[in-house]
Amino acid sequence: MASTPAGKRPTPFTPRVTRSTATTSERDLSARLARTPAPVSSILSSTKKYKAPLSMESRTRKPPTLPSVPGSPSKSRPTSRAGSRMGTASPALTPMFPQHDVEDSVVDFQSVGVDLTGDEHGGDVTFPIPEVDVGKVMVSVRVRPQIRSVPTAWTVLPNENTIHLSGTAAPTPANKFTFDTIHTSSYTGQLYTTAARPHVHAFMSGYNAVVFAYGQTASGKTYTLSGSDEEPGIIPRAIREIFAFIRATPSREYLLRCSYLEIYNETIHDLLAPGAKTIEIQGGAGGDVVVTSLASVREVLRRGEGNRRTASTDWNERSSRSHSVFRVVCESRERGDRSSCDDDASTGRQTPGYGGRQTPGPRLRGSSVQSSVLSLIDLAGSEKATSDKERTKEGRYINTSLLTLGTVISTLAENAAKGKSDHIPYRNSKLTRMLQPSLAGNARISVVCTLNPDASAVGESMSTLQFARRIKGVHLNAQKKEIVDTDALIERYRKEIEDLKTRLAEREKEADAPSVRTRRLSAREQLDESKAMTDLNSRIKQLTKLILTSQTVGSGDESRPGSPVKIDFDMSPYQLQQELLGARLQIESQSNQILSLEASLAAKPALSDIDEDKDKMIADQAQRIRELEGVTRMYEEKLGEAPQFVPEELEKEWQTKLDAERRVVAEKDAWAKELVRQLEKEKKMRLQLEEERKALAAFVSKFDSLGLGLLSAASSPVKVMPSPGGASAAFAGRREARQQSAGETSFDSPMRMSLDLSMSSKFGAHPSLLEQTPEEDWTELGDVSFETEGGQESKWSSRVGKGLRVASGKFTPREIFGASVKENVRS
Ligand SMILES: Nc1ncnc2c1ncn2[C@@H]1O[C@H](COP(=O)(O)OP(=O)(O)OP(=O)(O)O)[C@@H](O)[C@H]1O
Repeated sequence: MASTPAGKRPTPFTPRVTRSTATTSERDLSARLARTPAPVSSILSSTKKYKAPLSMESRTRKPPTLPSVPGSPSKSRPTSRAGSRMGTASPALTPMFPQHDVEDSVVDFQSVGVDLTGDEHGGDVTFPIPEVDVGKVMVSVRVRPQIRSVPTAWTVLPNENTIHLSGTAAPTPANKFTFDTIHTSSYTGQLYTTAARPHVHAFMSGYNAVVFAYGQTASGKTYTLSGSDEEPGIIPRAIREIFAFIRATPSREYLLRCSYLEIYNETIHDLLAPGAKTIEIQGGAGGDVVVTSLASVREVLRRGEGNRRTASTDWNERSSRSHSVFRVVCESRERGDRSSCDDDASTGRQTPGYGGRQTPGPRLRGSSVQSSVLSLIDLAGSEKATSDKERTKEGRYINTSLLTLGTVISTLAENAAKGKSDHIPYRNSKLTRMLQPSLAGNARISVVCTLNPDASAVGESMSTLQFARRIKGVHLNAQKKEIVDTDALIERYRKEIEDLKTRLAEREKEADAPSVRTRRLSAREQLDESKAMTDLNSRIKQLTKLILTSQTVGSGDESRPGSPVKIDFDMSPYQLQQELLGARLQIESQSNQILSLEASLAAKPALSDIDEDKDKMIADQAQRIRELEGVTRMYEEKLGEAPQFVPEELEKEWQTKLDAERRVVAEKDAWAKELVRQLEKEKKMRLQLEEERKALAAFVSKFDSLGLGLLSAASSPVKVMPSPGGASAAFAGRREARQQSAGETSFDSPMRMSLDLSMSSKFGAHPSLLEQTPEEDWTELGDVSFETEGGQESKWSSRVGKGLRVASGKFTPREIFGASVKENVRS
């Protein structure tokens, strides 16, 4: 007879609980909810208004209608999983969560925490945590309550944590089993406290932890793990415990993400993305979603449960046909400055380089990030062959994987017991491969083995108990896992937040003092810019809200995402928009460049024209080179000779010089002709003078012979004495003097001639030789010599002439010779 722990509520087994039928546990829960303090209602009402901006998933109030998964049974199910589990289609079945909006139920930490305060089934982190042997697997047995009043096949000794087959007088080790705890109640709280709570705390402290339920079909595995809204199972309780833990730990900040997988017919599926391709074990979890509240975790569970494969079997109307693995990943780190972070969370903070604006959310510091995984596994139940072909096939897969799990556990236990290192066949099934890291020792493991108390199921129950005994022998050595910053999502988010803030600050600075580039932006680009800033801001806020702290959990923050947030491991919308803007600008710039190049190309002459010009230039140059070479050769061959052929420029140059020479020669000719003419005139004048001289000499001679000279000399105050040589000598001297004077002004070079010629007016104004004589010549006549009759030569100097003029004042040559002399000369 199964016994019940003292002081606990005995609950008759009611496998098909309907929502309309209130059970004891339901009433208990109602009573607990009635004790919920006032803030809960306000939070619940406020959360209804929430719109999750980053959520990739819509928050539907209807259960999701899901496409069938390839490989799922073709036979129609009696009820959909979602419907049955959510308590709509099958009122006979116990729903995991109520169908009404998850936010109408317990949606925030405060309600959960207060609701469970002082209750031993989780949520109150101040409640003492039972001591567990961390080096061993925690093994608990839960005996499902018997249907109706049929006696059970097992006897439980609660104080000894022992179970043995009923009816045996002296239990033997073969049929008597002792474990860490044995439970027979429908109430899951105590089971959670002893079998799961220590592991949840270990998980939140940085250790990997695994809790799984093992047992034959319909023995109560799903009931134990998932439970119902009336009697929550281990999973919802663990989630509440997690948020309670965060709230009670102000020194750290956390990032939580969940995944929900199932192994069906040896294939792994993502229960949160039913249409997605199957997942490889090496790839780890499927589509993780970040969760920030109980509500968001509930949604994850609801969706996953709705997608899980169940079917009616001979033993269980809603039998799980797959192993399901609900995983929570927790990243946490110390908060650098708690006081400032506390302020940050509520009031925002000043960000350096952020224009003094308030930015929401906590500041993340430190470098060491703890990362741990909590795996809550609901195994499919081992079963006998059935009449249903599809169920038989599924059962074969289920049994094979469970058998492999048993073998792995046996080997591990044997290795631990005997110090051996035998090969462990993890790879024989997907289940064992997935559990390998945990089973290998790096996890705190708790196993709840569920028993069907029926006498008809004693064989399977015995098998389950033997499995439980074996796994108790497995040694564990879980270690805390510290990961480098860059591998942690919490750190990536922190870095992205910082990066986005920097960009936002730059944009705001640009907006305050627009640059040339900004001013040139088109209206559309300015809109894009503005939208980018808005997106940037909201992205910062959203990312900040994903980081959980003791202040933010259960703070009633309406903007905190109530839905799970699909992790975007790629670029954020802001980053994508930035990429888009950058690409657009680049395209525009390149387009402008292309236009500019095209314009300059069009302005240039055709290539053929350039070629023609080039050829012509080359030909000309070649021609000139040939000409110059020819000239050079000619000069070389005929040194000193003028080249017969000269280039045009050379010819022009020399032609110019030649013309200049010709002009000089012509001027010289004119000058020479004029000179000849003057000489002719002078010659003619000389001849006349000679004749006159002769006539004069004859006259003088005659005059002398008549003795007139003496008379006049005697009567003259000045005695006139003929100069030696007479008038002829005087004339010769005068001519010589003239020639000397002419020699000084003679021109030898054409240049000097040209200078004189340039003074043509002077040249033309030169008096003729005859014109030069009138006064001077007559004055010079005072020098003429006369031969005296006695042969005595006397010279009349001009001084004499002057003396004559001075002495008498009335004798001049003109007076002596008369005006007729000059007139004669002129003629
Ligand atoms: N401890 C319990 N108290 C009350 N009802 C229980 C308990 N355990 C199981 N049940 C009921 O028994 C039925 C079968 O339970 P459950 O579906 O959890 O079995 P299971 O082991 O998950 O089976 P399967 O392996 O086929 O999925 C359910 O209706 C459930 O409500």
